[in-house]
Amino acid sequence: MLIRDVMIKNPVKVYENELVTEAVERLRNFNLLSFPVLNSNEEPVGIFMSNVMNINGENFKNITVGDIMRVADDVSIVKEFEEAYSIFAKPREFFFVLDDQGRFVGILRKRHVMKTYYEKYNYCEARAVGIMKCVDSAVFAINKLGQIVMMNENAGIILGIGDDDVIGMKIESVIPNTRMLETLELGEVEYKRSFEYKEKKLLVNRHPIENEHGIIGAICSFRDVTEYNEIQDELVVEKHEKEVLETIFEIAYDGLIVIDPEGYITMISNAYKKFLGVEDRDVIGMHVTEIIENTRMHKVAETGVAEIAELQKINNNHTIVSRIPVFKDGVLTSVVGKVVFRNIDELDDLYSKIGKMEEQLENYKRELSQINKAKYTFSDIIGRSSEMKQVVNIAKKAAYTNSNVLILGESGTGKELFAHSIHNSSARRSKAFVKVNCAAIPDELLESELFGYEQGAFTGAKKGGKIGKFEVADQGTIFLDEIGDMPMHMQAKLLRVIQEREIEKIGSNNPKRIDVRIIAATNRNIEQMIEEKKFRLDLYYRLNVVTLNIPPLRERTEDIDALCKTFIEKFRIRYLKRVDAINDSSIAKLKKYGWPGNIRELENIIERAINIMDGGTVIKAKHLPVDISGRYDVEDVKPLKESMDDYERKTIIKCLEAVNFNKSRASKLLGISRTALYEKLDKYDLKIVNKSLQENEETRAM
Ligand SMILES: Nc1ncnc2c1ncn2[C@@H]1O[C@H](COP(=O)(O)OP(=O)(O)OP(=O)(O)O)[C@@H](O)[C@H]1O
Repeated sequence: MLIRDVMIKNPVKVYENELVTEAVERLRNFNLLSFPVLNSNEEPVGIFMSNVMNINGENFKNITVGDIMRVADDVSIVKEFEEAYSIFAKPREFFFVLDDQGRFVGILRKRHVMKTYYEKYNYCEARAVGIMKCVDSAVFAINKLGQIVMMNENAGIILGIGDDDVIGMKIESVIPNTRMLETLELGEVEYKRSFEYKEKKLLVNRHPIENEHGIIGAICSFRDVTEYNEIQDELVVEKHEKEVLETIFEIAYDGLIVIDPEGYITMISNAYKKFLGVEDRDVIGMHVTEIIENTRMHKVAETGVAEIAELQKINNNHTIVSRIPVFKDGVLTSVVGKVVFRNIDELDDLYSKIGKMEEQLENYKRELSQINKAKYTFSDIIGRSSEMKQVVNIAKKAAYTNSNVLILGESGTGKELFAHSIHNSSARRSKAFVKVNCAAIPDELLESELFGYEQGAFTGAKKGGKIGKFEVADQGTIFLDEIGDMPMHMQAKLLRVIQEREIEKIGSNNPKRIDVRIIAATNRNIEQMIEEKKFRLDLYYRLNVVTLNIPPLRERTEDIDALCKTFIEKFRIRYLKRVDAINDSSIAKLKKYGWPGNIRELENIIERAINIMDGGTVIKAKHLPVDISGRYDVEDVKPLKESMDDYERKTIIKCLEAVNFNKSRASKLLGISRTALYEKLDKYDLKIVNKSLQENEETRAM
């Protein structure tokens, strides 16, 4: 505020050479305490105090104003463009105001200026309070000392305090961690700063209050954006969902369309637009009846009842459509239409393709079940001896249960025969019987063989992956032959399968539940292996829920008669020979023999005998190998070389059968190289095809 804004312009004035009596007469009507006194040049020279007017006029005869005025000094002279408050520093009450050229333009009284300032302050305060009341934001102000001097209602509500409680209080005791003290100190303006106050998220502006003397306080305005932030988060989620929905619409193969409750199109998929031959701009906002012939979308919008898989002819194509109303809080908000197949012919094609695939699948399943079928039943097991009868009885009982079975016995005693028979007598007989020879599969392949693998599980893995034997045997039986040859790491995995009843393919993280009965067999001394830590005791306990000990043939020689009969019958038919029996002396010799190869050996001997018989119908001692018949007949005598070859050939065959035709194992056991074994197979005209031996008839008759 400048002096000129508050001065009294053209004040009532007197002149120094004026007679006091005249001046008093002239000023009587002005109720003022003092008047400026000017000289003849209109320059201020003094102050004429009105109290002289009460004094008797007689005393002032011929006295001029100049004689009794208070003489003006420099302190009481001010300029019209000076700040009004500058007079407060001067020890005067009355001031003469001069303009830029030093001309007298008015007077100023200190109390008048003070009153003006006071009125102005009152006005400003009222205005500030008014503004604070009517703004949406919460506002409070602090003074230089950091005390709250003003606070509006909104601030009180957000901060949860009444202004009466906090006016005069230090701001940091009301709002801990506030940056308002920094605002006071640094004078920096801050906009849109986040601030957390009692779990509320505030957006804060801070502003210093300054005058020409510096910072005299600070003001803070803020909003509670907690809800806004939550809404913003929701909006982000909604935006994401909208983008997902739009992507679905873009990539969906089937036609998709959405209408609002009035039937106007709001969304349509690319596939449907292509099918209808229309563009986005042509259809969005159009009524569905104008775009799709025979449509019932608008009807569904009216009825609110879904229509699923109905036939509709669009653009001469038969289509299958579904129309689904969408509700929110019980009110229909839109209808989604889906053209399931663009043309019913496609559906027919698809059905016929699926039909063919199902047929193929059935064929494969049939073939697979033929491959994985148990061939023998208990009626194929010949054995009159009490030992055998006992084992068969136990096996029959085990067949009715789901228990795992461990079959122990020397090579060729009929362990596999028992495994087949148990499966065929069990409730699983119509399901797969899968045989795995643990000794014949290289260690590194055994896991993939048993459990299968996923496509890409390792380099060299077949496209589409591989089903493991356990999965093939699901619902049926798996026969783990030569379990004693299973490596330790596989024993651990097998144990896990038995315990968890689930398998995990190599390269897969999804275990699959399976229901398989395990029958395991070995000709090895499993208990000794456990002692030598070559077989897991825990696995042994899991496998031998039922144990079948098949006695060796030498311990049940009374079975030899019946077995011989069975084998004669079998090979008579196979070789179309008239052989009726084996004579008693031969049987007696057979009973005396040690039978290291057990029944398989006996079977081979009968087969051989039938093959070398010439003329007669009864097998005699001469038809048996020398080590059984115990003597040479003249006709049996052969050149030494031939006999040695014969023996070598037999040894190779026995060995191959014992190791299930695994050539590497056989060559190791025989102590010759693989190449040497191949040469000998060639020499004796032996061929291994599908894990069985094909022999040249002539050579066989040697
Ligand atoms: N009790 C039996 N009655 C009839 N044939 C039998 C009997 N036992 C075994 N055989 C026959 O003997 C041959 C060998 O039997 P099998 O393969 O079951 O023996 P294995 O004990 O499993 O032999 P390996 O331990 O060498 O695998 C088969 O041809 C089988 O038909």
